[in-house]
Amino acid sequence: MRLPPAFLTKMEQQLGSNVARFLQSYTEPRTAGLRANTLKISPEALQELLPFLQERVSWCRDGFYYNEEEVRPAKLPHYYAGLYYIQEPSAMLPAELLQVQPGERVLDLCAAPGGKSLQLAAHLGKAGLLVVNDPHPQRAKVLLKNIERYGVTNAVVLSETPQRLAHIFADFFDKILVDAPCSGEGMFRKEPEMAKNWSEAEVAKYAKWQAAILEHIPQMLRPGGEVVYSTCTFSREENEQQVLRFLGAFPDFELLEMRRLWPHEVRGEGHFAAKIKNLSLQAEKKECLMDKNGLWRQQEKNGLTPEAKQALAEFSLQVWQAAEGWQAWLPEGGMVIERAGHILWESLCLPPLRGLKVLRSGWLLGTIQKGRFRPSPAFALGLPPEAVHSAIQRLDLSSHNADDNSVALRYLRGETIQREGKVWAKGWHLVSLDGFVLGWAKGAGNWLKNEFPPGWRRIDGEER
Ligand SMILES: C[S@@+](CC[C@H](N)C(=O)[O-])C[C@H]1O[C@@H](n2cnc3c(N)ncnc32)[C@H](O)[C@@H]1O
Repeated sequence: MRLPPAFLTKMEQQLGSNVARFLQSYTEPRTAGLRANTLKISPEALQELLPFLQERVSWCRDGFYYNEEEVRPAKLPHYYAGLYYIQEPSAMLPAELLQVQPGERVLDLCAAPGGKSLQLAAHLGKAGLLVVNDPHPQRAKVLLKNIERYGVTNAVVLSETPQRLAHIFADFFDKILVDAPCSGEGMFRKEPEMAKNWSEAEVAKYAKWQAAILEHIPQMLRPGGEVVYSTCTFSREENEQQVLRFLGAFPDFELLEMRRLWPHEVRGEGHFAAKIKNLSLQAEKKECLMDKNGLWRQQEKNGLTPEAKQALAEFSLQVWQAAEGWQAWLPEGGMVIERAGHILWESLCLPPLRGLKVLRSGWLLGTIQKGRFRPSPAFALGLPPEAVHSAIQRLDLSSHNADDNSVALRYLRGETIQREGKVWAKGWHLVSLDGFVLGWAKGAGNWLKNEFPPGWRRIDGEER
């Protein structure tokens, strides 16, 4: 790979005698990794399912290496059940460093496509609130898709500037991740094109951009809260100097930890992460549901219309043989609301999002169409395993059975399912593989109509 001469000079100055080892790393193959989605499966159980996962990533409790010359994990059906996310191992560091605890309010400010958001969601579990944001509209759509495919139910997906978020979420978050846009020097091995576009002017441009983003953190991070700032680049201007500038501008903040992963020292492409704490005096944490004047969400507590309740009951009777059965799968700390025909479970902690670009304000359960409830793919993927086991209308597939495996692949390609001698009851069925939900299908006599969304389908020959 040809590296820009000015980049080489800079790295020589930065790394001194280690630069030879650093440059040697560009001649070696890039590292590939994936992370178990613990909302659905433990790393140990994933290892049993995917025996090629031999080696763990030392800085991430749920991360594994794999050899991309030998396997393509994104082609396997379990990938579509959201059991793992393909993520470069160094990129697993920042979310791990943030040490999110269940029940916290967390912001991922520069979130798309969402690798780190999913990691934060897994650490939160079904409790607390995760706000994920990316100002780029197309990237925000990919972020939403990942949040839904990986079964995250307590996330709000926004596409906003940090400045506009800061107005709504003043003193709100316990933890914030700022995985900033950067010059991407750690991406050169994966995307050599990026090396061609590198220049000192680009580094300076990103440094300015990052400072402008960080400026809004003090407003959103509650006293005692913590922020992790990270990049996948090596320049000091975008890393240490950025952190020092922030600490200088906001004396109430203290640096807790600063880490660098270098490609010549670890198995990974390289990353920077710094953890900073807001030491300003402890203010009272805002109560969920409350604003300064009382209730945040008073008007919205009306719940569902009778028509929507009836439609949900009919659907629930069909799938779980109980009119109220669907409610058993809702996490604590939220409420179900209806907005323009959409049925959503929303966290009670959510302040009004007036004026913000909201892609999703919670877990989309489905829509009401002509008086009937149509479950969303996100509803299926967010269901806990008990919801699958207790469904009376379902298609269970096993990856150990060749016939089942090919049915699973056909389902993921969007094909209709037929099985000899099998008659399917009318209405909604849950399709699962090894007990993990893949999605919905609709019974129609001797075939099952495929309801796997077109944008999520497996395309033959798809490589990763
Ligand atoms: C390094 S990427 C994030 C990768 C992501 N955290 C992940 O792990 O998948 C940086 C992101 O910041 C977004 N971005 C650009 N300008 C921004 C701004 N002013 N505020 C917040 N995010 C911004 C970009 O659209 C981009 O998606």
